[in-house]
Amino acid sequence: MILELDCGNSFIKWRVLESDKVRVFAEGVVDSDAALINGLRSFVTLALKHCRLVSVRASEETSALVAALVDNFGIAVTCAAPSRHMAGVRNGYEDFERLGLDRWLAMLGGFRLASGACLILDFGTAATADFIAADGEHLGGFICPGMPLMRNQLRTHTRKIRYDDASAERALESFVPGRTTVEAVERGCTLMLRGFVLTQLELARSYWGSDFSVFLTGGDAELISDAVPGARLVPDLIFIGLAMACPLS
Ligand SMILES: Nc1ncnc2c1ncn2[C@@H]1O[C@H](COP(=O)(O)OP(=O)(O)O)[C@@H](O)[C@H]1O
Ligand SMILES: CC(C)(COP(=O)(O)O)[C@@H](O)C(=O)NCCC(=O)O
Ligand SMILES: [K+]
Repeated sequence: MILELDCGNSFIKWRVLESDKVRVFAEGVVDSDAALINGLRSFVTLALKHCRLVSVRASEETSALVAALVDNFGIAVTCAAPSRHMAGVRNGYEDFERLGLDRWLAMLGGFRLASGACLILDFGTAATADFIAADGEHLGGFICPGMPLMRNQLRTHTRKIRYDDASAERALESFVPGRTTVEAVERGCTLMLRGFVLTQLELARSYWGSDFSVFLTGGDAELISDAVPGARLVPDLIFIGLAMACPLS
């Protein structure tokens, strides 16, 4: 079995593939290394052979997680690394190593699925957009705060915006103007993200007309998916790219 990890700034997304590398044995989202290790240890029939991971965390944090995985499961761990080009995609950053590895892997996965020009939108702690032309050239992208950051900034920098997670979820049942604080904030931040997306679509159209694919991924992708009817919601896009960047023979 293969353990796959996507270590974002807020959560670790994990899944375990059967040895055929296709079927999913188990998957989940956790908020700490300890929760990951304990969760995995609870599977009696787990038989891990390898782990591949991508991390946008500090290298010390990533090394600590790798050490814990080696200690607990005795597996070899492969970490995705930056690259100038791979699988037909050319990294467009001036300094290719500075491009977030989660963005890079989502781009590899998206370009493979699209086999043409594509716009990749990832809604995690940050929201990101990346543009890849039909010839595989990455034109660059945009980064802005995602839902968790926008909402937390409002909560921590105002005196009177306070609400719990359950009411936040209920607030998103509609997008009419809010009549409570939680509705006003949750809907307002979601509309900011939708506005971001519409701007990216306009730019993509100016480059490629209607000849491009749009991919949505990340924990909050569903919040904006109905704003982009033609887009493909691919929650495991980073894992698709991870398998490409870290093939296991
Ligand atoms: N099953 C889930 N577990 C945790 N967070 C989730 C889940 N589904 C959606 N989310 C939302 O996804 C966002 C985090 O997205 P994610 O892609 O995990 O971020 P990051 O990669 O930056 O850690 C949060 O706003 C969170 O509320
Ligand atoms: C932009 C990001 C913070 C997104 O991280 P996430 O929201 O997925 O946790 C991450 O890709 C990152 O740290 N990138 C490095 C900076 C850059 O891509 O320019
Ligand atoms: K991410």
